[in-house]
Amino acid sequence: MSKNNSYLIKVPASTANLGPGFDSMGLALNLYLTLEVEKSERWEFYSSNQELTNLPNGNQHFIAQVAEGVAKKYGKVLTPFKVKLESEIPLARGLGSSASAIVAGIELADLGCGLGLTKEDKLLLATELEGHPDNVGASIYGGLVVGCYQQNEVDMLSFTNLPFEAVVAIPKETLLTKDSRDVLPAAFSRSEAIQASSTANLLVAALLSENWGLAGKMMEKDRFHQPYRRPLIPFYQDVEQTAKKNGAFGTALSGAGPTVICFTEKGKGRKLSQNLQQSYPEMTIKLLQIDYDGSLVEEYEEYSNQRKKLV
Ligand SMILES: Nc1ncnc2c1ncn2[C@@H]1O[C@H](COP(=O)(O)OP(=O)(O)O)[C@@H](O)[C@H]1O
Ligand SMILES: N[C@@H](CCOP(=O)(O)O)C(=O)O
Repeated sequence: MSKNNSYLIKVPASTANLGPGFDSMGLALNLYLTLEVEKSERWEFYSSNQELTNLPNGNQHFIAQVAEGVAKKYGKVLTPFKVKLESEIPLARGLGSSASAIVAGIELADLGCGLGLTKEDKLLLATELEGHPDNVGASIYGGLVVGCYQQNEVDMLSFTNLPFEAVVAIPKETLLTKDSRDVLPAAFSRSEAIQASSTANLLVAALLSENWGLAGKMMEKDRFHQPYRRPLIPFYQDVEQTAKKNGAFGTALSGAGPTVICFTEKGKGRKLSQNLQQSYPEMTIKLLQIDYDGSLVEEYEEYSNQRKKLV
């Protein structure tokens, strides 16, 4: 990286699972975490977002810790950065804020140490930190991702040009992913595993063949996590029914919740979002599009004020 220039790192939000694709499916969404970074004497994070300024700062900041950890893994020492941090991704709501922060930390280490990481390298590093590849994969690649993390290896495919959109119902309450994972069973019987994985397989086939009715049916039939998490999210069923009545082909818990995500064919989301906002004025309702770019790093030239895409 050049000494006097600053850089912009932009990472999309993500929704994981889409119902039965537990820990293996993710979708990148057009809400962004952005970092404007320049080399500095010490780590310093500042933001206009109250949620972000309440987080530990300096070298205790989660993103600094991820970046330093990655540099160390490659035998390098990362020079600190001054970071202007902004985010449209609410924390602990099931829209992949922690995954986007991990991806940002990896991009920062790559930039600061000139590691030359490929997307595959970033995916493995991020998956090892997050524990599952669904959110981080979507944030790195963009689009709809389907991945498998086994024996220290991640295989993943990413799909683009998907003719659907999403409406999210974000409640005020937070739910940490860790707490929402604690209610899940430790093991499944063979017959439960067959039901759960066949539902996930058919969801992928239905989405890719644009069979929306079947995709929605499979989202509802998830056996991996939603039945156990529903008690933590009392409004889930109600939102699901309202969404169905107003044109959604499917509804799922976004990641570990508590956000509920509703899917419609392209062009039908606006009406759904208006109706949901009327029914649930206490929640934030947003119509979102799929992000197809994944994480980006741009150089910001000091004198020309021109941005140049690096990654
Ligand atoms: N931009 C960020 N900077 C620092 N830490 C973050 C950031 N985004 C998320 N985190 C950390 O991740 C936690 C939320 O992670 P998690 O429970 O997995 O929820 P989510 O569904 O939003 O990923 C936050 O409470 C915070 O500790
Ligand atoms: N597969 C994970 C996804 C967690 O997503 P998040 O956005 O809630 O962090 C899970 O379901 O636990």
